[in-house]
Amino acid sequence: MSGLEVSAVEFGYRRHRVLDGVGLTVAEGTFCALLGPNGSGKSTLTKIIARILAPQAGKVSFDGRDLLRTPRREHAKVVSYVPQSSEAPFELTVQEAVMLGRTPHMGLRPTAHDQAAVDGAIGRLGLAELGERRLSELSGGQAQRVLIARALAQEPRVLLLDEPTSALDLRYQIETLQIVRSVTREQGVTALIAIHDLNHAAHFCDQAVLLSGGRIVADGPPAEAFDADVLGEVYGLEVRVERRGADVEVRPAVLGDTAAVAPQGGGA
Ligand SMILES: Nc1ncnc2c1ncn2[C@@H]1O[C@H](COP(=O)(O)OP(=O)(O)OP(=O)(O)O)[C@@H](O)[C@H]1O
Repeated sequence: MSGLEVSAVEFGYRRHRVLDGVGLTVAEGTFCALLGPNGSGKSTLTKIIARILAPQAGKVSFDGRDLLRTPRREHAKVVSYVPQSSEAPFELTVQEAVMLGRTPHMGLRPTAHDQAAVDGAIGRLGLAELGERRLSELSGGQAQRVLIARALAQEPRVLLLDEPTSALDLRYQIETLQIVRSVTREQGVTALIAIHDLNHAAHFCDQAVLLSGGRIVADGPPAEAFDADVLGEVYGLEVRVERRGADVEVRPAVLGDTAAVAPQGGGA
């Protein structure tokens, strides 16, 4: 199969078991949301695919190629990762930080293609006017957008994002999700995003995977994967799942029923 395959992954921090035989498949060009309550293992799973953590058992492959055993530079040509936060060297400018994304591809000096990939990513994330600014002079949301630009400049086949919208204002949350969706559509990139907002996941993603208790408890198109009983049990909160055609909206029951609002647009 072409795409990302995770199978039978086991991971524990010392004796604390976090992932207990996790398997999922994300077809090439698919935008997949990784959902689950705090502490359910979303970051741990993305870090395993990013090779920051090594699982105790299991396999991760892309297009049939074993990603856990491939040389690190080759892995970095395939997979880019946007962490929740970063300890990037703060003296770097935005341009220099985004150029770090080219490291796995680059020789001694950046080529015209390297520079074009950096400029394209900076433009896409709305950072063009901040190119010469140092990272230490950016707001939290601007710095988060630099991390996303760096990951796009890497021109990966698999884009992993760990809650990339948590520091972003509403406009940039939506723009970031639209950008990720469009790179899946235009470039066939396979994207896996750890995200808390079920409705953003439903609206922008093709696939929703729900982690709970170290296992995957739902996996499919959001309109099929979101079940009120399963979500209620996983989050410990009664919810209503409202379906309007292919669109689906999850609403805590304590907030009452929604007014009949027409969905905005159709996809991103
Ligand atoms: N470095 C660590 N050492 C020990 N335990 C850890 C470590 N990092 C995470 N954990 C534990 O592993 C479990 C899974 O954490 P993880 O960060 O993967 O969850 P998450 O689903 O991403 O959570 P959140 O939604 O809060 O970001 C949690 O119980 C957490 O306390």
